[in-house]
Amino acid sequence: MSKQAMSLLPRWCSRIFSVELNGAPFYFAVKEKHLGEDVPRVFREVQNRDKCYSVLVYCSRDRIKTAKFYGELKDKLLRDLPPECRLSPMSSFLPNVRDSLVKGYFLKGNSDTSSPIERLLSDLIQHDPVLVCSYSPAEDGQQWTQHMWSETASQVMDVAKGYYVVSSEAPEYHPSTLNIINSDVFYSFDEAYDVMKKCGDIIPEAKAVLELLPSRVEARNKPDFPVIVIEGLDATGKTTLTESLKDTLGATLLPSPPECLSPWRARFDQEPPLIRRAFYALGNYITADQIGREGMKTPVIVDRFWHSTAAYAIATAVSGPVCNLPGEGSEVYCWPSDLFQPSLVVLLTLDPEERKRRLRNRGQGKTDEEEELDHNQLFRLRVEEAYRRISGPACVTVDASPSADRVLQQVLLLIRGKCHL
Ligand SMILES: Nc1ncnc2c1ncn2[C@@H]1O[C@H](COP(=O)(O)OP(=O)(O)O)[C@@H](O)[C@H]1O
Ligand SMILES: Nc1ccn([C@H]2C[C@H](O)[C@@H](COP(=O)(O)OP(=O)(O)O)O2)c(=O)n1
Repeated sequence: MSKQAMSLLPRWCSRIFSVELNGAPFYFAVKEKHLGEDVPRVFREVQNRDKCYSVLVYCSRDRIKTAKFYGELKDKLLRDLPPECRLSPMSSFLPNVRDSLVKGYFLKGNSDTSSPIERLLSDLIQHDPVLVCSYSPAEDGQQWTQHMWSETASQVMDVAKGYYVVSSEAPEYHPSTLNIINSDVFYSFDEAYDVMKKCGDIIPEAKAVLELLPSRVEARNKPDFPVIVIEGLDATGKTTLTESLKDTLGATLLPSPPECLSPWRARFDQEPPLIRRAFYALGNYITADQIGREGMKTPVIVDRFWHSTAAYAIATAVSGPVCNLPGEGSEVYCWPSDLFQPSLVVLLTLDPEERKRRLRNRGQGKTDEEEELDHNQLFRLRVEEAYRRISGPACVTVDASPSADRVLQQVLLLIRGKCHL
């Protein structure tokens, strides 16, 4: 294998590769020698005429461009590959090593489709930050080998030496948890600001967002009045409750993301997680600035805040069941040290059927993410569990299924107990 190709993904032979088929990950590793290990499951069911490929996007120096390219790659592959070719999410990582995850796609075609697939991959490897491998049966006809493609000045070639692919155990930490910090969740104003600033060249709206940011994020004096955040999935009753709290307590109500970001929200919702989540993270600092001002005059009620930012980001980054989330107590759930900490965070929870009923009654269009919440029960469970695991302050769960007035009374009791109002 060429040195240059190897250096793109360091420690090739210590890496684990994961292919996601029908939502379940299958792991394999590569070895120079074969010692009678199992053929990985991904290849066990592959027919003789089939040929498989992987396209991994390695991180070029510009991580904004890499993130954008990864998002566009799927569209390109789906558009340009023969329809019979099957595309599955894939990743490669060093087990339990932070920031070692690279993502890509696993392609399965057959001898009829190999020419157009290989043409497309040859083109990709010459122009984009991708690492391409092909997989084929070894000479003994039983094992499978992985060949990394190498791009020379004039041509793309299959590097002569193949590596055997062998089954591998699931790692202790789910691979998608390895790159969450500062890619999906930002733990300081500066980290999120840095991403938005670098977006300025390719996303003109990023400049407008930067202009709205507070100039200083140092903690102001603590507000004189309590600050209460209401959290929960869509249609759990946050708007209803926050309006009532505002009237009952004579409080100021602040939505999050703040209204000044509304014109840009749809734009950033289309962007890959790195950029989209930086946008929401910065929104919290604008809200914190507003809290600092309003909290000197009245109690403040905030509709969503940091818990939403982190919980949705973590639940989207990690796939599969709740056990794939970073474990309880992980640093992933820590509150950013430079972000205002509210006096109380209330999490409204609701039975899924009742939530759906309320969504239907409200009759509004749903965001793609809310559609996802509806269809993908696992995603909803991951969001709720991530909410519960975030600390500093942790949220207090309130059952939102009783009448709106009962929920209000319950939350008022909590506020009076905690905030001496
Ligand atoms: N406690 C409640 N019992 C029954 N319906 C409720 C209750 N709270 C809110 N609703 C209704 O459920 C729907 C969603 O509530 P809303 O406050 O808009 O939720 P969110 O802001 O969390 O999306 C609305 O139609 C609202 O009138
Ligand atoms: N402070 C916030 C508020 C919302 N978000 C994100 C998290 C989710 O992706 C969406 C959910 O917001 P959405 O407007 O769909 O939900 P509601 O209508 O307020 O119930 O916004 C955030 O990241 N940080």
